[in-house]
Amino acid sequence: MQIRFTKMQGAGNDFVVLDETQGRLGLTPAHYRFLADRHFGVGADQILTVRPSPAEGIDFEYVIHNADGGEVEQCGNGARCFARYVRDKGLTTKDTIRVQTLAGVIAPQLTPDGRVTVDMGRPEFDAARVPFDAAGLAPVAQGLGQKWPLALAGSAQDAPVMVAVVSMGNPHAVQLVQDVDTAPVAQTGPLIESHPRFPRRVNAGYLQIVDRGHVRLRVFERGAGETLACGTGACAAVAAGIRLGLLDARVDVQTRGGLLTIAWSGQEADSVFMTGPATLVFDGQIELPDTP
Ligand SMILES: N[C@@H](CCC[C@H](N)C(=O)O)C(=O)O
Repeated sequence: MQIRFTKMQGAGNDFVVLDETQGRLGLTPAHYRFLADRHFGVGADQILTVRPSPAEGIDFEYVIHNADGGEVEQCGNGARCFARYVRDKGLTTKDTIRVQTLAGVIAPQLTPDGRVTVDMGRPEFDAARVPFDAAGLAPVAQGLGQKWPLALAGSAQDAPVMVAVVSMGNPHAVQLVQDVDTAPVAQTGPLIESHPRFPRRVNAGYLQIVDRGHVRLRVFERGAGETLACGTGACAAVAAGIRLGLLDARVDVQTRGGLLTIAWSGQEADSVFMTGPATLVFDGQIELPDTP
């Protein structure tokens, strides 16, 4: 079967975008893995699929698959690319688009400077809801936040890693580091991603605080490995940093692929807002292999 796709990127987090507004393509996890493959397929961190409105008052549904083929709840950079895609492809004329994701309804807004701002919903710090199995662990309190000790079996370091656990619809474990350039992302990222205390696995964030309004961030993503940027990771890291008393309400996040700006009041009931770029790279078509 031959399919059309669009390649997009947001701060270097790259996507294959599929249009299912006129009907389902019927792809399997193996197809998503093939599309994400950088040698045999197109190459992407995630596959985004755009579907028609599932309900009154909602404009579209968009579905997210990681490079490993698994469907996931949320994707921040993807949300911005989704909004740019539906506008550039003439699927809507709206500036603010209400879209159903597995994690709930979010509202990307196209701004006059070409970037996209997304209301990403409220951060969830309750360990059980992240989900994080905190049984028998004693958190360290800091500001209004908490850091949990995470023992990493198979890691060169003896001391547990201290992580703030946050859900932005998808799970994140954020640790503070002195310098993201020397942080052991490749070594500890996979251990944290698959740590047994995270029953749905987790995205592992490494946060360097530059000052109260500027941070640097790397994220080892669940189901994709380290990416050049992770939008929900930026939201989770800044929300955690604000709760720990380390950051102000508006923070520029420098990732390896670009700059994201995150704003959050610090009130648990309030949404986190993310602003950043979203770029259409090229359109293409590809023959899918006969995979189950
Ligand atoms: N790159 C995304 C997050 C994609 C999903 C993530 N890997 C997960 O499994 O939760 C972003 O920009 O938020």
